Amino acid sequence: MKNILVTGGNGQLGHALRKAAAAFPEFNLIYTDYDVLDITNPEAVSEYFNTNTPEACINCAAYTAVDKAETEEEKAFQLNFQGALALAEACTAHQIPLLHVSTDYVFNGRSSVPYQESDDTDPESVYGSSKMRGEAAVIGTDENHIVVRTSWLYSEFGVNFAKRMKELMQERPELNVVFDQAGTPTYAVDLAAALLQILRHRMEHPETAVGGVYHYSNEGVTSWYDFAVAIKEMTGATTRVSPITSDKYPTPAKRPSFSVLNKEKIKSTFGISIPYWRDSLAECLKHI
Ligand SMILES: NC(=O)C1=CN([C@@H]2O[C@H](COP(=O)(O)OP(=O)(O)OC[C@H]3O[C@@H](n4cnc5c(N)ncnc54)[C@H](OP(=O)(O)O)[C@@H]3O)[C@@H](O)[C@H]2O)C=CC1
Ligand SMILES: Cc1cn([C@H]2C[C@H](O)[C@@H](COP(=O)(O)OP(=O)(O)O[C@H]3O[C@@H](C)C(=O)[C@@H](O)[C@H]3O)O2)c(=O)[nH]c1=O
Repeated sequence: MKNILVTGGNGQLGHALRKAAAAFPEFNLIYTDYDVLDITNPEAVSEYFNTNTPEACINCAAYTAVDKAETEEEKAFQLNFQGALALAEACTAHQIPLLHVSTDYVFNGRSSVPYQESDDTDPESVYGSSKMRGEAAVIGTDENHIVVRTSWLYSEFGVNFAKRMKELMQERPELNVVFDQAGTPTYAVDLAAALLQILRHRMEHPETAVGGVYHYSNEGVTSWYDFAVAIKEMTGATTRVSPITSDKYPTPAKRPSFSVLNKEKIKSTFGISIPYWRDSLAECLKHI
């Protein structure tokens, strides 16, 4: 069995990895969070790697509070940039692959066609900027490391839009949700399985160069409003859900108005098949 270090293992994606891991018996996932391994402390990272010698690392640790990041820039960069860099350097020193997770919020949202990995990044929020620096640090440290950008992550674990909507629909007779931000929701358990599939491919074909940036979301395109309506319909809630424009829902951080990701590269490189977002939402709602 291969020992795989998971950082930020108590977050949403870390819990999703626990669920997805059953289908990957060749991996022994070792879950750590900042109490065991603080990725912003390069000495601690180096010491952990020297003592535990993992054979790959999946970085789920991140600063993900998009609005709060606008006033906590230093904290966001420390975790999303310096932390990613410390892990990338430790993985390179030990000649093991790093799988790092990034976001659709690295794009400015002005495209009208799905973003490809090679498209220019131009984040409009502190969170997006900190994640962009993290990506560059990982790939700049070692071209064999892998960055997987994903979007609109949700699951039965942690805090996310789908869980929040379901709760709000039980509390409020009416909800207003933005319809002028288009993207694709991603069930974190699907993403977790895709990450493990990448690692399996990497371990089975170590001679194949597959480092670089990849996009992964569920299939399809929607808006936050349509996502909320789907949650309402699938849960049988009676709340009225109304579409609004983003200026009617002011937030400290600007979100991209279009952040659909093109996933051809990850599908063709790793043979990953991706579920449609509505099918995954239905699956997830069975567990919320
Ligand atoms: N959530 C989303 O909608 C999306 C997320 N992503 C990316 O996916 C990845 C996973 O996100 P998600 O699981 O939702 O994030 P979470 O915020 O749920 O999890 C992040 C985890 O990292 C932990 N952590 C915080 N500081 C440190 C540290 N110094 N060292 C180690 N661990 C630390 C957090 O602990 P604590 O909670 O105690 O602070 C938490 O357990 C991230 O890279 C994120 O940027 C991409 C697109 C969408
Ligand atoms: C709760 C709520 C949100 N909204 C809007 C606000 C925002 O524009 C949009 C999304 O809401 P949230 O703030 O919950 O989602 P947000 O934190 O922006 O989600 C992002 O998180 C980071 C970590 C990522 O990497 C992104 O891919 C994305 O998933 O919906 C409404 O219109 N009505 C509502 O009642």
